[in-house]
Parts: sequence; C-alpha cells; structure tokens
Amino acid sequence: MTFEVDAEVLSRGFDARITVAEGETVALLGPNGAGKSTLLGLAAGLIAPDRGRATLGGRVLLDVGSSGRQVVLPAWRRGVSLLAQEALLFPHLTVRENVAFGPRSTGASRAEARRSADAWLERVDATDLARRRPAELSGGQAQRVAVARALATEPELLLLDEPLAALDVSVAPAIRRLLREVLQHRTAIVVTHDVLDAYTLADRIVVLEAGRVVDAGPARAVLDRPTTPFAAGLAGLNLLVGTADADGAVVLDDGQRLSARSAGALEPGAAAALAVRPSAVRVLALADPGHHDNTITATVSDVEPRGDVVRIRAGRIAADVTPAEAADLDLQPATAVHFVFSAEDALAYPV
Ligand SMILES: Nc1ncnc2c1ncn2[C@@H]1O[C@H](COP(=O)(O)OP(=O)(O)OP(=O)(O)O)[C@@H](O)[C@H]1O
Repeated sequence: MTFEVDAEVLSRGFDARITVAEGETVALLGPNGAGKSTLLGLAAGLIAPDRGRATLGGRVLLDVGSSGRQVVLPAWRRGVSLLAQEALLFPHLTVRENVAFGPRSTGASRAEARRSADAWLERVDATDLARRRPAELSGGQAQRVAVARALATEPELLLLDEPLAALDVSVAPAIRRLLREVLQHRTAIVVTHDVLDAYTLADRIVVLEAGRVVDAGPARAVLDRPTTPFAAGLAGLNLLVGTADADGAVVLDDGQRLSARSAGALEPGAAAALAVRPSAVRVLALADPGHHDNTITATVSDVEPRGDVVRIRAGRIAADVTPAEAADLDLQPATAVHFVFSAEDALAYPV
C-alpha cells in the first residue's frame, strides 16, 4: 500500500511531503528536533496537522483544511502499527496475550487471535516465551515480542521509532536481522540515528531538517554524495561546498580551488560539492607544504582520539591520522597545519 503524506504542523515548524511506495522501507534521518517523531505521529494518528492530507493505499487517513471537509481517522482505524524504542508491552498480560491483543481488538475471534499470535511468535523466534510476562523478559526478548505484536494486526503501514536504540549492543544485531527479514516487501518508515540501519533496513532514505525534507534517495546515493552537512556527518565524509569552474574543479567561497574525480556533469558556475573521507586526508606541518592536488591550510579546532586513529578537525575539514603522527606534529587546538588530499580520493558532484 502506498503511503503519502503532505502536512503542516505550525507549532512544530513542520511542513513536509513524503511518499512511501508499496513494499518500500524508508529510513527517516535527521538531527534532533528535525520532525521525525512528528511525521510518525501524523501517520499513526497521534498528531493532527493544521493543514494536510495523508492516504494509505488510496484510503484517506487525514484531510484537514484542503477541501472544506475534515477527516482525521482515529489511530485504531488506520491500519498502521507503531514499534517504539521500548517494547511497551502490557505488564499484566502474558506474551501470547500481548500479541493476540491487536487482532482481538480489530475483530478477530479469540481462537483466530491466538493462532495469529502463535504464528507471529514463531516467526520472531519467541515461541518458548509465550507464557511469560513482560517482567520476565530481557530487553531483546521484549523487543522480539513487540515486533510480533506490531505485525499481528497485519498493518498496511509499519512505523518503527528507533527500534534498536534502547537495546544492548550485544542483542541489537539479532533484532536488526529480524527487522530486515520482516521488513522485506513491507511498507514501512523507520526513524533512526544509525547509518547502519539506513543501509541494512531501508530501500530509500529521507533526510529531514527543521521540519523540511532536505534530501531523499537510495541510501548509497544520499550517503555517498551527501548534499547537507548532516548527511555528510552520517556518512563520515567531509563535505566542501562551492561553485564548479570550467575545469571541473570546485571553488570554495574563499577562492580556494579543489580538484576531484567528477561524478555527474559539473556545470561551470553552478553549485557543486566535494566529498572526501577523513582517512584520505593527511595533515602536514606548515613548514612542509610539498606539492599536492589539494591543500587547505587551517587551524586545528579539535583533536579527538577514536580507537586506533586520531581525528583532527579544523573548521570544515577533518582528517584521521595515527596517534604517532598526531604526536610527531604536536597536533593540538590552535596549531596551524596543512590538510592535503589527492584529487583521486575526492568526489565532486552537482548539488
Ligand atoms: N509535544 C510537543 N509539543 C510541541 N512541540 C513539540 C512537541 N514535541 C516536539 N516538539 C517540537 O517539534 C519539533 C519537531 O520535533 P520532533 O520530536 O518531531 O523531532 P525529532 O526529529 O523526532 O527529534 P529527536 O531526534 O530528538 O527525537 C521540534 O522543534 C520540537 O521541539
């Protein structure tokens, strides 16, 4: 079922339009306060917009302020299920009763609801937990049961709100695998802060910032060629934005000219971005300029140890160097250095 929403929530500065194709999983990414939960709330029926329309498989879920008529379907009539960070199971019901609750409340007989619950518990590998109460489950087990409960109502749209965020790192991979399985061919939106979820769970990414869609496309396209600092940060890339010149280089606003491999035709005079991995950027002492395709001279703002590398940041560029290099160059905030990288390691593209 295709899901389409185009809505505005004034009090939250939200005004966005999103379409999820039938059977498609969209990962919704964005900084804190970008409007991700607001979008889920609009779809689930927890928030009513000031203006807007949403349809699911052609059914109108909400229609406010467009044609004079006013439709805001209650949550339980939408065919939408929400899987939250916390499993939020009913504490006084057994696992099986928790899963059977949805089908029961949408009209299934007791026996049907029970059959459906058992089938879903088997699907999420939790059959042996059926008689337990939520207090007797680990975080990972509870989330498995929550997945079964969310799907037992056979929703036409599944919403997942950071479904792995509250889980221990040791159990998250198993739940991620389970989600990957159940999301196949399912129309779903998953809110996440984790780029790995975006790659593994989603067909497409939508990036929200300040209540607006700022980027959208297949995960690789958005993350390999980011157009916003947020997407570049997620992808772990440096993003330098400027203007293309006639030779296919990117000229930054301070006049610095950077050369790169080109992806897509760069039109002279048009906006262009250059992306380069911090691990492909070297840091050299001021006294050691040498000759390089690209040199950016800047003052170190931040020195951050990250496992076996040290990330050196200076304004808009960052480099990963070994601890030995950081020590040899005596890198610390306020040190002026050259950041150098080859054209081969950088990708330029239109934005
Ligand atoms: N209950 C609320 N009442 C009014 N404004 C709210 C409420 N909840 C959130 N907001 C505001 O609406 C905007 C969008 O918030 P939202 O919670 O949708 O963002 P988010 O992308 O889900 O953020 P996070 O990643 O922090 O969960 C923010 O400016 C936020 O301050």
